[in-house]
Amino acid sequence: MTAAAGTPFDAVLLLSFGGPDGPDDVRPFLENVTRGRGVPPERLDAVAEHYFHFGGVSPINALNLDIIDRLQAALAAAQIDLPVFFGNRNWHPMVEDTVADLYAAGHRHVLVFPTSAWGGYSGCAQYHEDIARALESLAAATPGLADDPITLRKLPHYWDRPEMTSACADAIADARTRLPAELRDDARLVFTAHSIPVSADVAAGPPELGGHLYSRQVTAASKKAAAAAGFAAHDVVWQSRSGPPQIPWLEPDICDHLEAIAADGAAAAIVCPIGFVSDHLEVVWDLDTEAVETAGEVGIALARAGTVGTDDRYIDMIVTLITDQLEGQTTDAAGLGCTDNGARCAVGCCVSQRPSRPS
Ligand SMILES: CC1=C(CCC(=O)O)c2cc3nc(cc4[nH]c(cc5[nH]c(cc1n2)c(C)c5CCC(=O)O)c(CCC(=O)O)c4C)C(CCC(=O)O)=C3C
Ligand SMILES: [Fe+2]
Repeated sequence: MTAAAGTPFDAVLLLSFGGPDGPDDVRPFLENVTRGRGVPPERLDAVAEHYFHFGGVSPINALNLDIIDRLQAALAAAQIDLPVFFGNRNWHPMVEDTVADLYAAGHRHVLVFPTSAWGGYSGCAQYHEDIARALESLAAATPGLADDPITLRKLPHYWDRPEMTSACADAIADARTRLPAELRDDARLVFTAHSIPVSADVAAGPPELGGHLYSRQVTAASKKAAAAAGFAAHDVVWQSRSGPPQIPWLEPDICDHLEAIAADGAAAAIVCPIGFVSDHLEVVWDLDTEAVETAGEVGIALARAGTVGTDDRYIDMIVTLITDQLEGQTTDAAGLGCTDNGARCAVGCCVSQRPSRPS
């Protein structure tokens, strides 16, 4: 259901992935992430080790709290009086608890800002599922909910916003200055995003284009950022795959790609983690540790570009998404990924076609 134009939104919820805050959290966190997803136990053991390498603490929660602080300040500066709450899919504060808090505090029209810029199941639909689950939990605890309902509206995909492109281009330019001067001109520009199963990539997106919404968005965002940074050529690769080896995921993998370009004569690469908004574990381990190691082995100088979440343009973009809604933008006009209360997106977004029976 679409709320009426001019809905008086009264709070913002930053909805994220979550990550462990200490060693005892690592296992239960990973169990939350992978429940029912067929991730092999060996992979879980390996990923647990990555977290233990950092004392069992993911950087993601602190980074999200920093985004919230800066967003709260930017809203105040724009004279927008909305409190910003924090909730996660996989670790505390869990979205179910935060939505209960929002409701108890009297909020009834909440804008949900997801820390994923993308479409597809992992980037969009799963955030809708989080919202729906939190509402189910609230309904179970709140007998009168139907008479005094709450609306949670997820904001749209934002990978293509100009603030994202310019922040990313500047991060690439900054990374380039960290390469040895004689290697800067010929450095390869390599964009990377989280790999997903090919079947998941096919399952979400415009049916006439055969799905592939997520990989098309990553490819298009990379093209924009490369052009803005003044690069004539670039590559798009994937990282952090986790399924069993016999199931195809998006390829090539970043480390295989570094080997391939080294064999091709490349001496330097700028690696831009365009798929993520902050330097969380997939960035500080899979890139700053593993990819850096591979680059060393194959003799390539590597500079990793920063993520956009620390750039104030990211905060400005969130304020714009919020302002558009305060001015009465409808879910349809907002763009792909924007629905109320966990409703599924339009055909061409998180699904490539409707099932033949209504669900
Ligand atoms: C598209 C995408 C994004 C970007 C969009 C978004 O940002 O939402 C993303 C972000 C993230 N992924 C993260 C961590 C993990 N992802 C896993 C597993 C998976 N990710 C997948 C996809 C994505 N993931 C998929 C298809 C799986 C397979 C299992 C499943 O279908 O669910 C696993 C399980 C172990 C493993 O197999 O690696 C972990 C620990 C963290 C937090 C890092 C921290 O703690 O700092 C973040 C931000
Ligand atoms: Fe979607």
